[in-house]
Amino acid sequence: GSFYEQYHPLEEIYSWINKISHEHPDMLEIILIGSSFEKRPLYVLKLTGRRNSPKRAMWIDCGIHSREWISPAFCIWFVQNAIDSYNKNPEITQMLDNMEIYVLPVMNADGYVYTWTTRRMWRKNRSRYEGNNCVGTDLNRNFDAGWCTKGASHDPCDNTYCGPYPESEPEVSAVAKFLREKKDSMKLYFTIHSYGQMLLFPYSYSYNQAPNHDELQHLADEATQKIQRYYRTRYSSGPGATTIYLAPGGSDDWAYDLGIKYSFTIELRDTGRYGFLLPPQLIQPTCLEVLTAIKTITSHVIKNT
Ligand SMILES: Nc1ncc(C[C@H](C[SeH])C(=O)O)cc1Cl
Ligand SMILES: [Zn+2]
Ligand SMILES: [Zn+2]
Ligand SMILES: [Zn+2]
Repeated sequence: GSFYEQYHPLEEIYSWINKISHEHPDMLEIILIGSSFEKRPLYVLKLTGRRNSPKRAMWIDCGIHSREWISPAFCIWFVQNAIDSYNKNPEITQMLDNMEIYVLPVMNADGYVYTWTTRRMWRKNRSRYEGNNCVGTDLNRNFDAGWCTKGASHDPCDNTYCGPYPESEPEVSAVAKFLREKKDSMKLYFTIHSYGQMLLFPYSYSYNQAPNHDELQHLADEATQKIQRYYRTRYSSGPGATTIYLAPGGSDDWAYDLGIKYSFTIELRDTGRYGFLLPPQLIQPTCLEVLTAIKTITSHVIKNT
């Protein structure tokens, strides 16, 4: 199948980032936002239409957890699809003409390489701290949002190790710094994970409802109903704490408390048959159904901000 129906090692993703940006300099710009613990570059693709400069921005990050290979595959597919659909699909055209879209294809670069070279089921990054017997921090427990309360671990050997302090991880501090700088124009945050087929929104660090809980629930229901109608796939929707589990330090909660009032974690396919080892043939159908959800949410945000 095509490039977009296969999983790729990090080097190939970097080459793709370079290639597609050079092919579409009018719509894509590469931004280096920082580097990983092992000094690999963290590239963000800034995707815009060719018309007026939009006043709003949205963010999509992929690959926070390295074993969730479908996640970077989605970010890559999304960028290519958006470029191909611009001026052809009305919803994509509206999206690009109203939003600057910042896409981070592989946030956990070191972990991703490690899943290709050493351990396929690795989740965390590859940071090492003096005196710690184990390697890696869970980047989705390292954000400064209820940091290291119930649902994360202070044990460096745990898969939910929160790190020595909030934003200790270079990958997290790079993303947090970038989003803080853009917080006035940033209206919508997506972080892409697998697996479980869920559309989650704040909070995960507490059972308290977010101030705009009803609006977020309405949006998430609208989006998952669209997926069900067009693709027959079932995605659940709700606050993280009650829909998946109580867990602190996540990027969506942090983005929400920063002021990005539309903040979602999307758990892609499947529900356990293949789990993190989703076959490449399922990349395309997964991306198509999730794009429907993203279009629904984005058009609502454009109308309401
Ligand atoms: N704020 C959050 N939002 C979503 C999740 C679920 C993901 C699923 Se892989 C995780 O465990 O990090 C976890 C947290 Cl802490
Ligand atoms: Zn390849
Ligand atoms: Zn994850
Ligand atoms: Zn709506």
